[in-house]
Order: sequence, then C-alpha cells, then structure tokens
Amino acid sequence: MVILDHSRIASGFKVGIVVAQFNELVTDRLQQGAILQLKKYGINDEAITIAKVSGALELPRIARKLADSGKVDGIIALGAVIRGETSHYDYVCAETASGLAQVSLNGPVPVMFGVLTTDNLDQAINRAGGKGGNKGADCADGLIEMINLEKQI
Ligand SMILES: Nc1c(NC[C@H](O)[C@H](O)[C@H](O)CO)[nH]c(=O)[nH]c1=O
Ligand SMILES: CC(=O)[C@@H](O)COP(=O)(O)O
Repeated sequence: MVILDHSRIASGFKVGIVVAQFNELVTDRLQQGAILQLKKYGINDEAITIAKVSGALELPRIARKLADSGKVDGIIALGAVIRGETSHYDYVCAETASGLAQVSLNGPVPVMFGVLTTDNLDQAINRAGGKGGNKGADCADGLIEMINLEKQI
C-alpha cells in the first residue's frame, strides 16, 4: 500500500496570489491572512507574486496566465462577492468558481478557491480575520498541502 502524504513542508515554494479589488475592505484582509500564513512556512515576500484584478470575474484569466508563466508552484485566488439586489451575484459566483476550477484542473499548478460568497458585508468580514477565521490563511494551508502532494505523484 502506498500512502501519499500531504505534508506541510514548503522549502523553496513560489506562490502566486491573485486578488480582486472589489470589496477591498475584505480582500485586503484575505490577502494579509494568506501572506502571514505563508510566512509561517518560510515563504517570504520574494517568493510571492501578487496580481490585483478589478473583480472576482477577472480572477480566472490572470490565474491562468500566472499558472502558465512557470513562475509559481501554486496559486491562491482571493475575492469577496457580496449579494446585491439583482441576480448578478449568482452569475459572478458561478462563473468565478467555474473559471478557477478549470484553471486548477486543466493547468500546471493547483489553484485555491479563496473567494468569499456572502449575503452581506458582516459575513464576509467574519471570514476575513473575524470569528469565522481567515479564508486566505486557510487557502495558504491547503496550497502547501497540494504542492507537496503533487510532488509525490
Ligand atoms: N459585485 C461584485 C463584483 N462584481 C464585478 C465583477 O466581478 C466583474 O469585475 C465585472 O462584472 C466586470 O467583469 N465583483 C466582486 O469581486 N465582488 C462583488 O461583490
Ligand atoms: C455581486 C454583485 O455583482 C452585486 O454586488 C451587484 O449588486 P446589484 O445586484 O445590486 O447590482
């Protein structure tokens, strides 16, 4: 029996972070949470490439270009989609999730889905360093595990 271990060793990893600026009150906190968590693994500023996009819908395209660049071992995609009065929320959430999943499944590196999809600002804030934790930090943990796991396959 072979058990592939998703360890959390991160020596020499290069990480890309793609961040939506829409609702930047929230996404800035997600970004900081991801960076602080990566630093716990010894991944410092010089090993992190940050790309800012307008909104969540722009995340997949830049994530794909970064993935294809060969400059990173994995990507964290961060955003905050907060429901408004119309059905626009549904389309933004669905297409962003689908787009990022395609980049992860079809591209050369893993892409972590760090896009909050909430009904209001309070829910988003709570998941960006509040009582709900920090989704950016969670994505950092998961990315290290994914990179390590894929190196064993
Ligand atoms: N309403 C939110 C958006 N909307 C903008 C789209 O993401 C996109 O930038 C626009 O449709 C142009 O293509 N984006 C968020 O990240 N969060 C929102 O709550
Ligand atoms: C998630 C959105 O696109 C949303 O903020 C847009 O708000 P509205 O539906 O009121 O136009």
